Amino acid sequence: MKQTIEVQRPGKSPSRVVIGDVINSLENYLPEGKRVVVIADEHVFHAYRPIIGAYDYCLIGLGETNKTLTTAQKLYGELLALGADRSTFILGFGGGIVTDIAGFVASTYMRGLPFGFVASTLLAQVDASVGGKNGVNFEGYKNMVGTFNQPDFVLCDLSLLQTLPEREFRAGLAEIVKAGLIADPGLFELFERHTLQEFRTDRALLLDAVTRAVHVKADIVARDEQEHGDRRKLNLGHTFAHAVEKSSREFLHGEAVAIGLVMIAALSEQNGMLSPADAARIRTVVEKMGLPLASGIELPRLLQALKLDKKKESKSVNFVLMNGVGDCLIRPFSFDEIDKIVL
Ligand SMILES: O=C(O)C(=O)C[C@@H](O)[C@H](O)[C@H](O)COP(=O)(O)O
Repeated sequence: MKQTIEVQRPGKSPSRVVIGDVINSLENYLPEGKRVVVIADEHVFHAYRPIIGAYDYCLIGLGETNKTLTTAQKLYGELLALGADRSTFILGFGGGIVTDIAGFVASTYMRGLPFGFVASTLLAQVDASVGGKNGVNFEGYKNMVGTFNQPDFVLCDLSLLQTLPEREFRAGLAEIVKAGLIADPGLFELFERHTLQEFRTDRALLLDAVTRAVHVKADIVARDEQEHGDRRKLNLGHTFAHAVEKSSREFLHGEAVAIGLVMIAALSEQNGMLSPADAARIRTVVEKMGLPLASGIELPRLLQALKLDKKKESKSVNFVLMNGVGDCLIRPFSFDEIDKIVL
């Protein structure tokens, strides 16, 4: 069973996101007659050695600290040593860190090679691998150097999630909750009706949630691939999340997003937009999915980091606020207003 969602790309055929039983037909998605080089991390390589080992491959270290220009430079060197050229196809196989960096390296090596992804974590399947934001962190700031360039395909096989540690699974759920809050109230309500355990074990429920989250993202990216307007909404919760990640290495990206959603819900409530009842629903869902509600980092430190977010424009930062579940809007906050935030 599988579903294909097409994400439109200006001037190119659509990027295809295939969700379901798909890993065994990987070969069918790779371009015929082209050399394939896989980029993966050490952990994924050991877990999927029989698949990855059939191709040339380059490995990176584990974790966000490896999503750097230094790692990209190492990969350029390895591609060069393998004799990779513009006829080579790059396959990023892994979670969001791998797909972000593989997409970036594929987009910049020799000014761009074709590429696709096998997304092996929930967070990569519902968010990171979809939509063409590729990049690396710089000086601790998230995704400061990168490209917009969508993969030819993203394969999201839910069976790959069976071995995903529960903490990472929960982190992936945070991005699905976010998608519901942006544009699909019914998706958000799934989290009110079901337990974490049900998401973990009920394949049909998970398939529904993943597919709906990808639809939310695909619709927005099709309208605004390069983030001039509506795409900013996909950053709901991320302005605070990136500040949390800049200030502490304690949290996974999805955990930081959960904290960011709770903080932005509080700010939206303070601004008279989100009702106290809806803000409470959001906190309840975050807690119910076993995600953190707060970082414990002092607010002034977060606000300082946030003012350097790449979403800043001169002396203001675009925040995504919520009017209600499934309804959000973009509003710039001046640095003066940011300094006055009390949550
Ligand atoms: O695809 C987007 O657009 C998003 O903002 C999705 C985010 O969930 C994702 O974490 C993205 O990588 C963050 O992008 P950034 O431009 O804020 O670094």
